[in-house]
Amino acid sequence: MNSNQERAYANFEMNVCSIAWTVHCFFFLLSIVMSSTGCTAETSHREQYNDIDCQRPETSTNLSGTGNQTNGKSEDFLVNGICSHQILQDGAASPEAKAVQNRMMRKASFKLSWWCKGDNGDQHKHDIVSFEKGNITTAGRTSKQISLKWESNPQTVLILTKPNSVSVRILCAQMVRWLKEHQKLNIFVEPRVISELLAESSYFSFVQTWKDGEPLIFEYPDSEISRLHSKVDLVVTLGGDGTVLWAASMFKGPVPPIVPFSLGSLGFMTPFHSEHYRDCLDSILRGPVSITLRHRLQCYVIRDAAKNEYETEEPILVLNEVTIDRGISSYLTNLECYCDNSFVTTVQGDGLILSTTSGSTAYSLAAGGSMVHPQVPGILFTPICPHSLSFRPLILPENVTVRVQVPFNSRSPAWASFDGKDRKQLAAGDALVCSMAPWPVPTACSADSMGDFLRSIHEGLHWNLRKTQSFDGPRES
Ligand SMILES: NC(=O)c1ccc[n+]([C@@H]2O[C@H](COP(=O)([O-])OP(=O)(O)OC[C@H]3O[C@@H](n4cnc5c(N)ncnc54)[C@H](O)[C@@H]3O)[C@@H](O)[C@H]2O)c1
Ligand SMILES: Nc1ncnc2c1ncn2[C@@H]1O[C@H](COP(=O)(O)OP(=O)(O)OP(=O)(O)O)[C@@H](O)[C@H]1O
Repeated sequence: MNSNQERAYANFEMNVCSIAWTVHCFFFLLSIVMSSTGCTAETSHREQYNDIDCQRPETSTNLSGTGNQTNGKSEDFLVNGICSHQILQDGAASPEAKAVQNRMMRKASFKLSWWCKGDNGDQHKHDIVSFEKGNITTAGRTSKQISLKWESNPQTVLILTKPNSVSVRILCAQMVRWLKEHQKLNIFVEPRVISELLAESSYFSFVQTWKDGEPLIFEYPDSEISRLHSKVDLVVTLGGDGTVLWAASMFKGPVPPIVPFSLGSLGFMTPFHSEHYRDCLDSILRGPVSITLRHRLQCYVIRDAAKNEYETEEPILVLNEVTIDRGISSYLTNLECYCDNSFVTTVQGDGLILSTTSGSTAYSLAAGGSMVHPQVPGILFTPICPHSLSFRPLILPENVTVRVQVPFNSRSPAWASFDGKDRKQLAAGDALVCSMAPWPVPTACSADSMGDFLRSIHEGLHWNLRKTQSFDGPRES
């Protein structure tokens, strides 16, 4: 496990609220001092809040741009501390919904541990290499089943649904009702969904959402939605793999545990059956929950015009893959690839897929890459239709940084797309830099991580399905 991932795991265990309270007290005193000197403490107060709350990677921290988001909220903030800060707008402005929002909502804390028969489950084991007497041995390995144990009760659930599906809409309404009445949970949905629910019945006015038309998280990292993770204990997805990708893309930093229900055609990342949603959710809310920690890649587009490598656009996180291809051009793509500054190869063909192991069963598989268990850390380097007989796919270790450069003499631009979306043009001289992200996506398992993976390749792909050879016939004597 690399140090970034360790940090991510550690953040899961952090009790944000207690730190918030300390910071709150500090800034309360500071605000008194500053107000006496004519300064406004609000800005610095808010900056500190963002630092703690978002736990952003350094590259995405641009706190001065939050500007007028503080308007009218600082008072609320001072009274209730960080966890009660009203980071989301009230979509259904009913008194009950307001009361829920204003209530002190603490995020449920939980603990993640490696599970192994006979082990002390609380221990965090890492690969331990021993060199005793010159014999090199590996004493412990990280890729064990991870178990999540709630330390306090989850209070807030975000339900994300595939659009334009009647069955999903019906299930969503049933699930919201059940979670409210039987589990007493606060519920968030997307602005589109709240309109659907309210069109059905005013009963759903307790459901919360955020401002409609909120800009995409990729473009505005400091927008309200980018702090959703500090509010939500659990995310439920109703749809297919695309809905899980959608859910992951909403969280640019830490991701709450995701419970994916299958209502799509394929379900590699959606192990839960919607017919049993009550039992599934009941057991998950009680815990412990087996988790697959899915690695993500962080991608930076570096423009030729940039004066240095750090002058880039915001990182884009992908759960499946980033694809660099020829787009609508009919020319061969020409991409120079480097791994930690060592030249790897030039891709001449339709393009290149840099995939996570979760994405290994998606586009990378279709392009001839191996299927890899999602918890194996690494980056799949899979060419798309290479015009060379010897270009086999690679799997690179987790610690590398891959740079894909469009040569200055390229005949045409290349196009990057992220989990099959958000295409960006890469002109000659532009590059895409990609490495493992510090924020994995924890998805709940139906059985366990291995069982779910095998089930998905058997049921989803009919992997290695062949009639068993009959008993009769010639035998070895
Ligand atoms: N030739 C191909 O196989 C091809 C081409 C383009 C995109 N894709 C994949 O589609 C993904 C986007 O998915 P979407 O649902 O938003 O778009 P979509 O609606 O176009 O569906 C793509 C299909 O890929 C499946 N899929 C997605 N993630 C998967 C995973 N991790 N393992 C196995 N199957 C998976 C989905 O279930 C769906 O059936 C991209 O990330 C890319 O991997 C595949
Ligand atoms: N909440 C959402 N808002 C907007 N778009 C979404 C949302 N959820 C899913 N999508 C998009 O809708 C498309 C289809 O979603 P999804 O993959 O879940 O359904 P499916 O095609 O029925 O299932 P499968 O992927 O298993 O074939 C995807 O492109 C996905 O990105």
